[in-house]
Formats: sequence, structure tokens, C-alpha cells
Amino acid sequence: MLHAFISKISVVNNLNFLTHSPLKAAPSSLGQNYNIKGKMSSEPVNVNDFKELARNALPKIYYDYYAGGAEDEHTLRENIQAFHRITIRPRVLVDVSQIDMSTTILGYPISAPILLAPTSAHKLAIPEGELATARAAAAANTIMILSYSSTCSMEEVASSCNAVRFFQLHISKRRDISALLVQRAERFGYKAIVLTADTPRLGRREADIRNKMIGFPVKNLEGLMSIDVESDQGSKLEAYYNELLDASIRWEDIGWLRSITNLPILIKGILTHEDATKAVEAGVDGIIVSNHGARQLDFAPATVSVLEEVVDAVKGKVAVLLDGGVRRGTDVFKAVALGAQAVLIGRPVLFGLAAKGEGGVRTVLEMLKNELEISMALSGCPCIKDITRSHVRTPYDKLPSML
Ligand SMILES: Cc1cc2nc3c(=O)[nH]c(=O)nc-3n(C[C@H](O)[C@H](O)[C@H](O)COP(=O)(O)O)c2cc1C
Ligand SMILES: CC(C)CC(=O)C(=O)O
Repeated sequence: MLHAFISKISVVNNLNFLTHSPLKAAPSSLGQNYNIKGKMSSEPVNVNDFKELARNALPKIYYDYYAGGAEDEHTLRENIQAFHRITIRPRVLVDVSQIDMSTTILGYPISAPILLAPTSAHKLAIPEGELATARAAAAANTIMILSYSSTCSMEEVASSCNAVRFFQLHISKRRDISALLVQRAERFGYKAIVLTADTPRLGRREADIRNKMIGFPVKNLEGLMSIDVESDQGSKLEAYYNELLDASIRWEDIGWLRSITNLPILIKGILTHEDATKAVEAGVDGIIVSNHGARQLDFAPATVSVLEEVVDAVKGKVAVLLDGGVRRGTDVFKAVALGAQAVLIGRPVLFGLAAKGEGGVRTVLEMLKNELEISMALSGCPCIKDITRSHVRTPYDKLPSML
């Protein structure tokens, strides 16, 4: 009894302390955190905080390359805002004393439905590049999708950690070299091929054009091919990839890919039910609803706004994943409620890496997992499978009163 009384007093005392602390006078701008003297603290408390830290850490040309989107960046903003338009319908009085976020993707167990999207050129962020990212993925017990355009080779990444890894493929004009890369991926233990379908040529990223973005060495192509681009104008990267990529690839080419590998194939960059149906008919093992982080076609729809259309077309025949604008655990929750098996994160990983190296990527993943965990607890969903369509309301849902 006495003990309870004493702890009550001490809580009240703490509150008194807060009322009189300088915190009262501190500015309270959204998304920024302030220390007791009212100065912004450099310790991030959410994934968005890493963006600013990365901006400070990186040369402008690299930051703009990572952060930017195509043309007016309408889709870039929409990827985030479309999540904000979805609300969560929580259920109460469910036992949420234990939360289990674990799930499986293509049969591989992961700690939470959050994967690392393929993103190029991690050495622009820190010298260790993709090796640091891969270790962070392994520590978080999740899957890293290594980019075709990585700055460490797929062999280096394979030997640096035991994370489950998929390999992202572009089909280039040199079909023989694409085939070789797939065979190397298979040999070095990558568990799936992720074919990027939305990049027959590179989108117009105007920041890169203004900055005259440089080309960086694509480590996986070292010794296999080199492309010299003669261009003092605009983005060298755009010129390079427009030379490299095969803009003539078609649905029939999935058959070619299938014929050269036994690995499961995921197709990345699907945004319509028409293409989702074609992808299933073409025999893929999974679909990634993606607009390439809004870096390809501006005014493509926000990914979460078309997720359900794709999920409905697929009818459970193959896995559906989503990326684009995932910045909060609630975003992961919403995507899962709308039928995604998991989400991928792109820029948050790059910003974490640029700001704080491997530890930064670990923290980004932990933050999203912690946020997902509390979202599940507060919505009455102890397990991933408990998150259902009825846990969210989208702008397209009729209000019950209108039914
Ligand atoms: C800097 C950068 C590089 C990227 N590189 C690749 C790539 O090499 N291959 C690919 O399929 N997608 C690439 N993407 C797209 C991502 O895989 C993913 O679709 C996107 O980043 C998800 O959106 P988010 O950044 O809002 O999370 C890249 C994205 C960024 C930001
Ligand atoms: C080098 C590029 C092809 C990597 C990419 O996909 C991107 O920058 O969005």
C-alpha cells in the first residue's frame, strides 16, 4: 500500500517537472524532434527523420538521385498521400498481449512483412555499399532484393551475409549477358529473380538532368560489357541505361526467362488488373505492385490505390507485394489489409544507409517493425493473418450509411 502511494507521488512529481521544463517553450513542428533546449535532435525517431539526415550527409547530386522522382513528381507525392487517405478500423477487446509479425514469402520465413526493395548504387551512400545493407537485412531476418545495378557484385554480397536474397534483373540488349547474370544469381544462392518490367528506358528525373548525374560502375557487368556514352548534356545515367536496356521486351520474354532458370520469378512494376492477369497467365510466381518509386512514369497511380485491383485479378494464384511510399508501420498494415503479402522499402533504406551506415538500415527496419507491432496491437490483430480488408477504409469504400 505504502509502495503504491510512493510511486503515485513520484509520477506526480515527474509531471510537475515536465510542466516547468523548457520543453514547454520548445517549438513543436510536426516530423521534427527537439531536445530539451529546443534544438532539433539528430537522433531520428521515425523513418522520415532519416531523409533530412541523409540530405545533410550526401552531396546534393547523390541525394537528388536517391530522393527524386520523374518530371513533376506528382506520383512521388501521391505514393505517400494515398496511404494517408486510408483509415484503419480498429477492433477492441482482442487479446493482443502477444503480437506475431512473422510471415513467409515464397516459403521463406521472415520476421515481418517488410523486404528491402532493389535499389542501385549503395556505394554512393557509404563506401561499403550493398554489403552493409545486406548485413542489416540479415540482422532483421528479412529478404534483400539485390539490384542489377548494385555497386558491389552479387558474389560479394552473397559471401558477406546469410540473408535470404533475391536478384533483380533488367533484360538488356545483350540477352546472353542477362542469361549469364541469372545463372550467376542461381549459383550464388539467390532464391528468386525479380524482373523489372517498368523500365524499357529510364524515366525523366529532372533533378538528375539538371545535376548532370554521373554514371556509376555496375559491378555485376564488370568484365562483361562496357558502354561509352558521349554526352555532356543532361543525365549521363539516363543516356547509359537507354543504351543498355532492351526496350523491345514483351510478355513472351517471360517464357524465355522461365526457360533459363528454375528459380521463382517475380515481376515488378504491375499497376493494372490487365497486366496482373497477363502476368499470372505468363506463369510468374509473384507480382510486385510498383511504380518504381515514382521514378518512371509521372502520373502513374499511387501504388496503394491500385493494390486491390491487382489482388482481385490475381485471385490468390500468386503472391502480391507492393512498394512505393511505405514510411510507417501503419502503411504496412494498410497494404496487408488490402491484400499484399508484404511490402518493400526503397528510399528509407538508402537514407538510413547514408545517414548511419549499416546501423541506420537496421534502425529503419526496427522502426517500421515497432510501428507495425503497435498498429497491430491497437487494431486488435495479434497475427498478420488477422489483418483483413475490414480493418481499413479507403476513399473508394462507401460509408455504411450509404449502402
Ligand atoms: C535510388 C533508387 C534506385 C533504384 N534502383 C532500382 C533498381 O536498380 N531496380 C529496380 O527494379 N528498382 C529500383 N528502384 C525502385 C525501387 O525498387 C522501389 O520500387 C521504390 O524505391 C519503392 O519506393 P520507395 O522508395 O518510396 O520505397 C530504385 C529506387 C530508388 C529510389
Ligand atoms: C540505374 C537505374 C536503372 C536504377 C534505377 O532503377 C533507378 O534509378 O530508379
